Amino acid sequence: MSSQLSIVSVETLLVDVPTIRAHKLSVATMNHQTLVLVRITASDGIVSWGEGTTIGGLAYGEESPQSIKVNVDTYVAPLLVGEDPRAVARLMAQVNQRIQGNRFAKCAVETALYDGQAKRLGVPLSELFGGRVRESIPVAWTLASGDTRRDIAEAERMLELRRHNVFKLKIGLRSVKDDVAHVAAIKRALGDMASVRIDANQAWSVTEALEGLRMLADAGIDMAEQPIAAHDKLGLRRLTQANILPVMADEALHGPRDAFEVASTQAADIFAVKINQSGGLRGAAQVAGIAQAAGIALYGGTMLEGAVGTLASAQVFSTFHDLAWGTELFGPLLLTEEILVEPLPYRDFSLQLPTRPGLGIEIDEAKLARLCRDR
Ligand SMILES: O=C(O)C[C@H]1C=CC(=O)O1
Ligand SMILES: [Mn+2]
Repeated sequence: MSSQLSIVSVETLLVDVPTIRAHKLSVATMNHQTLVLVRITASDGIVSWGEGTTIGGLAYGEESPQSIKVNVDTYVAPLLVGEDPRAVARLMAQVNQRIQGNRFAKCAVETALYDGQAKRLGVPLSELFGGRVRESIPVAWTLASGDTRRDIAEAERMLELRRHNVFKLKIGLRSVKDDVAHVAAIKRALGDMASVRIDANQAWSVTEALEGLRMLADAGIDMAEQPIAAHDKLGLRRLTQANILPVMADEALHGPRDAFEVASTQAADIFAVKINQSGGLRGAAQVAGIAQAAGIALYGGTMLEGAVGTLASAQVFSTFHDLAWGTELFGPLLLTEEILVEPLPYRDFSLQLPTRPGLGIEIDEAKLARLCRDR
């Protein structure tokens, strides 16, 4: 590349933000989220952002907020500082060659590099992934207070506000029977106004799942996400082939290789595509490509990231030709603090995509400095 340009710094920030209510998953109860942000500054003055956020410390994935930070600081940043920030693919190929695993750390860094390069080119990040096929994307809400009546009231409020009409219910902490009763009560209350789905986050055995799926189908539930252990791809195939409810793979997918294995054995009907679980934006696009080639439907997943990871996801998901099951990019709405100058536009059951260059968001740096750990 012609003119001289280099990466001046790669910084990581841990930002603790309380959630609006307790968010109960089978693997963790979240009362706050720790955002892991990466800020890259280049010699042309362009400042860019990425995010590598996970859920519940080490309860959900094998990277913690602290490990993501220390591994970016110690191992990834030295590979980037002084290099040309325009060479995103080459830099990420080097990072992948030198560093095993660490998908979340890689996602954060790759996002920041793409944000910077898209800003430099003056285009939305989605242009670097082939361009958008939609300007807004549907966003589901997760009901996970643990209380049936409270969940119904929350869903009714979301419908009234026209913010969400698709609800994912987190289950797996109670018996299958009790969980199904909870889900069925919510579906009865909402009727045809909403699509109701469940996510058991690996809590069930295959036997429990077969029984659970039958009861959920009878209750009018539309889909079941990762009912059984992530590693049990044969079990997932059994559930899918049983043809009771559409089955979505989430934790089973750690990037393109898993996607290929699940797709080639027809072990899921739907893929939850997540940028962090896929090791970055390029990995997520590859997961989606494998799904589409195999006739598997797409859903845009979240690790409950804040605005940076949410917009990075939205930019990539906006390029998927078919996004039959919508997305769940509601992460920033679960948090009590806004880190953007202007909040993200959620309306008409969708997130409207920004048209500004890069991720298309402006970080409130003063606010971030106040929220940042060890400031
Ligand atoms: O899908 C997951 O397993 C993780 C996440 C997404 C929404 C939510 O509430 O938790
Ligand atoms: Mn899930």
